[in-house]
Amino acid sequence: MTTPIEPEQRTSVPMMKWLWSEYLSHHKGWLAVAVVLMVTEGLTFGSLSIMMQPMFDRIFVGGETGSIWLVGLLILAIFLIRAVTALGQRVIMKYVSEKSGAAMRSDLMDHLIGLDTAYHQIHPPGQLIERVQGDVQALSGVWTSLVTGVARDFVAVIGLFSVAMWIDWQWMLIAMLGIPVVVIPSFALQSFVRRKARIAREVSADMSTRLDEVFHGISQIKLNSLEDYQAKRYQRLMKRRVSTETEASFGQGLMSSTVDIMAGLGFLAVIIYGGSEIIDGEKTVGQFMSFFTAMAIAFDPLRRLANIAGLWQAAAAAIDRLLDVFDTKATVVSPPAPVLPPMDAPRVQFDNVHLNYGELPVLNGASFIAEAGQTTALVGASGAGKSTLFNVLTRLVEPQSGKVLLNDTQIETVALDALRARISTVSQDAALFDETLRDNILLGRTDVDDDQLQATLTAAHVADFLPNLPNGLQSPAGPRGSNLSGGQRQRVAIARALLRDTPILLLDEATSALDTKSEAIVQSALDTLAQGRTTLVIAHRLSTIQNAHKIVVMDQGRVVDEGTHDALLARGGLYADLYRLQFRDGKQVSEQPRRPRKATKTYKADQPKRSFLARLFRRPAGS
Ligand SMILES: Nc1ncnc2c1ncn2[C@@H]1O[C@H](COP(=O)(O)OP(=O)(O)OP(=O)(O)O)[C@@H](O)[C@H]1O
Repeated sequence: MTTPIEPEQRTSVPMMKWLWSEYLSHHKGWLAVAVVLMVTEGLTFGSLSIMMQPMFDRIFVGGETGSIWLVGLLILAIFLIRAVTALGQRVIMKYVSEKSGAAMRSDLMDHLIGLDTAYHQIHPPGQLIERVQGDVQALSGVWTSLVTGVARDFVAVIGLFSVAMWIDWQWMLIAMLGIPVVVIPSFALQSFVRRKARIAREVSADMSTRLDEVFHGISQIKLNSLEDYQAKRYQRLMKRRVSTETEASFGQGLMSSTVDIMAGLGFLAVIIYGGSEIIDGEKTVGQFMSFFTAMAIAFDPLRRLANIAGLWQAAAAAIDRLLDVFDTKATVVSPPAPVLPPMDAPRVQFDNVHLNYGELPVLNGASFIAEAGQTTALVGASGAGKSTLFNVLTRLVEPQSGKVLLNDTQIETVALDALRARISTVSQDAALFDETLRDNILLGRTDVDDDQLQATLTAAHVADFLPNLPNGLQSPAGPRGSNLSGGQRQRVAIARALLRDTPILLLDEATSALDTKSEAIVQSALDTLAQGRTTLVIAHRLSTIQNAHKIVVMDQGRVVDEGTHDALLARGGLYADLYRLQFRDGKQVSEQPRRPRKATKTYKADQPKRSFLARLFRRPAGS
């Protein structure tokens, strides 16, 4: 796991150290080989310019035919060395870049998965995907150029300048007159480039979020004719990306362009000064050509070196964003010395639980007991806090105060994975993965034999629909289980829960999106599943919970009544009102299908408070 750096300390040196110690130092050996190859390649630049002198003075001007082969073969040898060293270092750098990128992605993935649910509710999937994929890509692409630049180009420039100095140090000084033209703007441009690179990374993240939303909500987009609207939203982001990327590239390009201006000024000065020395016979043509070649070759690596500051700023922008993620710590964690949770179906007790989402109070002192091995139903208006109670019990969210106990064990004293291993949840939106049905049910388990699997499929009524699938259990479920119907997905979720065989079972409107026939099948599977477990059920259709051992009635985050169906009806409170609205003369009068659950709920501060019944039977907008 990587060590983060505080935002105020994220200057270049600590960031480079972080990159080195966390990801690159593991590849020291390969990097050393690559650097040797780069240095060798860098030295060939200087050697080539040195060869210009004998080529001109001995062969072209001096007419020494005997030197033709020697000089020619030496130049060939230099090019061969370049070919081998360039290829070797390129492959090594690619390997190290991919390996370190993979390590970084894996760390990010581990870290992100461990962060609180609240973090994931604030940061949409597209943004997080862009961090794991895009930011790491941007970074690993840049740092290889940095290493190559520093090792090969730096050595090349030093070698070439040494050759130039050796020929004539005065020419060299004159050629360097334009250096301030490079150095001064380079400093000024750095923060500009970093700012633009960071914005570009943010825009890329927004683009991924938009795509994620569009492709996940494709049916809704089509049904509501939102194609143009969504396309325009995406186009606006692309427009922004084009402008920020262009600006960042302008900043980077400007740094290397200044090298050309410096080169032009340098050559002008050397020709004016050195030209007359050659005409006067003080220097040979070979010396001038050697000097000229050294300087001409040097400007290319020099231009790349001038670009390094810009490249680093782009890398720093990506590192900064990655460190933001690594800096975030999970708050819902296992205790340092966890105790074991009860093995058998426990009594579950909520004791005066208070929870706010931001400013919004959601649970206001909720207290009740779900007896061991019995079924307890939670009913109440939409938004009363029923699902939040499930999230508190599974520690997806932490209450501000109050206790949740399994028998006498407080859930915070239990290790997170041990707690969650005691609980199975079946909800309206069964999360299926893009794998076969078999894999979706087994979820990586290898200890389930064929008989056990078959019995589970039968009990969960999965066996009923298997013959209709082209490859039975081996049929792909499709992305998010899209190849299956809602009822089939729920039966898969029940099969999973049966296999998990946990003492606590949470059913969150598990049958609410189903037609009457599917509901009857799923309900029968759920009844089998609930046997011998402490079961908590959230249901809007009161017909499904009349046989519960206890019904807990919730309103505005607190328990307002509890008892059996008959006792609650006899008391004539909220439950009785609800029941009368759904049933008349023992017959169901309103079959109110529940809207699909939203992935993330957002609180609207200006939402007026509505009465219990009005909220329960609210109409969809526009109806
Ligand atoms: N992640 C969240 N961020 C902010 N508010 C939230 C979040 N999750 C839930 N809420 C709010 O908390 C309140 C209770 O939500 P909860 O899902 O527990 O209600 P519920 O009784 O299960 O409702 P329903 O029957 O509609 O599922 C609602 O007002 C909801 O908008």
